[in-house]
Amino acid sequence: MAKVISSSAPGKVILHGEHAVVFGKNAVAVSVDLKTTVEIKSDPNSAFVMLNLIDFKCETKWPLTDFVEFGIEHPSCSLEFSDDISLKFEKMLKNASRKEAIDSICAFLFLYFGLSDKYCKSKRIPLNVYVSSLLPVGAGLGSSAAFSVSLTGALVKIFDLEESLDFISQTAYQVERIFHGRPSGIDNSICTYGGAILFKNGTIQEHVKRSNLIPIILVYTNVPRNTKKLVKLTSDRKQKYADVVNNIMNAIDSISLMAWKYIKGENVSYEIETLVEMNQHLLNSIGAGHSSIDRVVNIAKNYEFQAKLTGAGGGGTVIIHLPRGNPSQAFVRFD
Ligand SMILES: Nc1ncnc2c1ncn2[C@@H]1O[C@H](COP(=O)(O)OP(=O)(O)OP(=O)(O)O)[C@@H](O)[C@H]1O
Ligand SMILES: C[C@@](O)(CCO)CC(=O)[O-]
Repeated sequence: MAKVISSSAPGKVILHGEHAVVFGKNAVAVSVDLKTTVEIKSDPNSAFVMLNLIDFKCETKWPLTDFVEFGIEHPSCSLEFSDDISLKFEKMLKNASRKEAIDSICAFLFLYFGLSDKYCKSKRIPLNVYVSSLLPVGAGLGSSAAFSVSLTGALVKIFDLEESLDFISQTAYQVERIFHGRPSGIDNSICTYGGAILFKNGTIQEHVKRSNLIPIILVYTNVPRNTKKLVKLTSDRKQKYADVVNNIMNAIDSISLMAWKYIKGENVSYEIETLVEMNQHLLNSIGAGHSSIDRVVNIAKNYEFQAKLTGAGGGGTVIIHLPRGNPSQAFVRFD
């Protein structure tokens, strides 16, 4: 019988701790109300697997027989990322009509074969998979993590597996490695569990479902960037100026812990806006800045608001913190 399922995951904003979290420091992230949705229609009478990445205008279709043949050449696919992943799927990726979508198609194949081989006796089922998102891609709002989490969730459902959030987050982490190399794990965690998290050393330290409201404006600089390259840039700086950068990372760690107290609703004696201002300077000093970010930060300052980059930086999105109370009053100040 034909079956239709769907699964969605939110994007995220890192409030404090980006880059430092890659080196084992604390970071704070919240989910945002912009989602990626995956819908799967499975018709047992079909003889194809189809993946439609709607935002990329990229539809890829394979005869089911290709999936069966692939399984004969590559038995027992794993759900652990490996560096040769795109080589392994090279033949199947030839069907892709758009180069920019290769990683996403590779992610789909990795999940399909991994789940099928590990948990479903290598069953190959015909599927029509549709992915669409309200998140801008490459803007620092976790589009790759929302994609990885929602696709994992949808395939877990269609293969009739147990839908545990821990399993979805851990599997999505392996998918994230296709996009980012060695991510900290904060993005797949917040996009799976939602709410607000304090994250360190690959694990959620604390999770709150409803946090102290932090009114922010998200401003996209219109400068797309690549997370993997930016993490490499800050890591190179850390290697060359180890003492200096370690101290900066420790300072960011302290900011994250102070911001977390505020988010949990504790009474704090410091201003959250000052933490934002300090963190933006620290992020600039490790190479995550960009002139487009500075421009937004300076415009915000003209209106007496503090702003900082979020995510990897190098363009992407800037968050402007609004004062507590009535955020709509703050908007009036931006005429
Ligand atoms: N809606 C989508 N459909 C298909 N692929 C997507 C979608 N959203 C994201 N992706 C994949 O994720 C990649 C973007 O990942 P990248 O890490 O550069 O940006 P981001 O996740 O938006 O930013 P950050 O990781 O800093 O939050 C895209 O190039 C694409 O391969
Ligand atoms: C820049 C970074 O800290 C955040 C990307 O959203 C990278 C990571 O945590 O993997």
